[in-house]
Amino acid sequence: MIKLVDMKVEMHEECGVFGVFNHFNASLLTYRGLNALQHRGQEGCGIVSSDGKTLKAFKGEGLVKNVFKKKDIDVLDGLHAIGHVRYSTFGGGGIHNVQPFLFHSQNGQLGLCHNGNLVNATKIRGYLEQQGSIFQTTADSEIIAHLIKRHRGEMMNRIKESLLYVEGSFAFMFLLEDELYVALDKQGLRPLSIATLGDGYVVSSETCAFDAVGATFLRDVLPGEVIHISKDGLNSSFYSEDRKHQMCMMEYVYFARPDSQIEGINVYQARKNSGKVLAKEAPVEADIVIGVPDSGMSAAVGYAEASKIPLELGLIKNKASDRTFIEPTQALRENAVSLKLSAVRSVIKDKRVVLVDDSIVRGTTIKQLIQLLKHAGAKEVHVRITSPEIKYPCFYGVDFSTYDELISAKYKPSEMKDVIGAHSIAFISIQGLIDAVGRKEGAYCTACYNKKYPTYLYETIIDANKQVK
Ligand SMILES: O=P(O)(O)OC[C@H]1O[C@H](OP(=O)(O)OP(=O)(O)O)[C@H](O)[C@@H]1O
Ligand SMILES: NC(=O)CC[C@H](N)C(=O)O
Ligand code: SF4
Ligand SMILES: [Mg+2]
Repeated sequence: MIKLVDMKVEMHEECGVFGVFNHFNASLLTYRGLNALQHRGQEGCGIVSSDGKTLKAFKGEGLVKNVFKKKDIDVLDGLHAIGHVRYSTFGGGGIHNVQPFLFHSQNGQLGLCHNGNLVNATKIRGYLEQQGSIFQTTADSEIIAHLIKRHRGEMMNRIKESLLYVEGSFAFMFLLEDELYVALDKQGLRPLSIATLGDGYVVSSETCAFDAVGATFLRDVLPGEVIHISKDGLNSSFYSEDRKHQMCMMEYVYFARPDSQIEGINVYQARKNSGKVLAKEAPVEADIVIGVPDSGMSAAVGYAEASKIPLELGLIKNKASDRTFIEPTQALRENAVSLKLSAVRSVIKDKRVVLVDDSIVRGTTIKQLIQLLKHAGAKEVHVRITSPEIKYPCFYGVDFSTYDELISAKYKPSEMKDVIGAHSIAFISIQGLIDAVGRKEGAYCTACYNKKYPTYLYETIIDANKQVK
């Protein structure tokens, strides 16, 4: 085996949220749910529980398995709990920004979790500070708690009125003493689903976490929906009439776990189909198909099936490495050595290889892999990518990299081929990917491919990009 040893700047995950309402083991189940969502954020994690009267919090920096000891879970008693795994998109790292946040006031307590990124956070925060708010964190997520506190009346109305102020992507959970509210942005950019468990409910960013706690999927939260969960069951309402349906396409392509269902579509099947579509769109004569572990593997299965070229395991992942080196700053990212993949020389030698991966962001991975395969004796390396070219930054919670680092923003595929040293390169078309995932056009956000941002950005792309870390 020949090993790939180099630095890699990683593409970053989303955050994950998980909540349990009305179960005697709420915090333990939340711990398990967060473990299942670990791929969505590795910087920090936490749980807030409620025994019906008092909310308690425990959180820390790092992985779920390292942050929580059994005694910490035991302290988090009560029938309800919410939890969070964080990858920071706004306000930087640090324990103060690790969620859930817990707020105390004379009218009660509020636990808050957020997956997503609020594009007008800076503006609203400035406004709130002028009005007298003092923030305990630097994250965008905190502003929603201040907005809720400023509104009057029933909690459902206060939440709905507050959500009208914030723009961008959000899957929010709000835990009160004996109630849980969940809310999704009006574009439906982030996945959020509800399941039942005994007499209670479970809420999760991804359905794979329901399997981890034995919960039964009930339904997805809809764009613009606010759901109140109490001992009386679910009560649904919408905070806006202006609703779209634009799930982040990269959830299917890369972020979510293959065993999750997003809006009824299995992520593995979506990826496999994208490989099949790409085989039709960009066929090539070759001897073997190789997938890039991990998230390129499903697409490689599809490419091989449709092209009838045999699939081989030509790249092996070092078991000790995972998406665990995800770091919040550029300096840390560059230190996060991607000592991750090795080539199997006996499989590759003298072969014409189709190398299938889900995406190219900066081109670091693919460039190194091509070298690795050539060094292992590959005669030709044809790169096939099951996301369209990523040319624009994301402002909805995915930290690809800065604008000028996106390799597809700099080079056309014909130029990129030479830059990365491939014999040929092809990206799936946007329409091909839409067809592969299986929803009608307009049902996804595809802004990082075609600049069609589903919300107002409040800044030029360049300026806004400076603010996203
Ligand atoms: O062009 P680049 O900047 O190198 O980024 C693209 C690569 O990053 C991701 O993999 P990653 O290693 O993050 O995770 P994975 O193991 O889940 O595929 C993605 O699947 C590509 O392989
Ligand atoms: N990745 C996310 O969803 C991050 C949530 C929030 N914007 C934060 O930075 O903490
Ligand atoms: S811009 Fe790309 S990564 Fe960001 S939400 Fe849209 S599809 Fe997802
Ligand atoms: Mg990868």
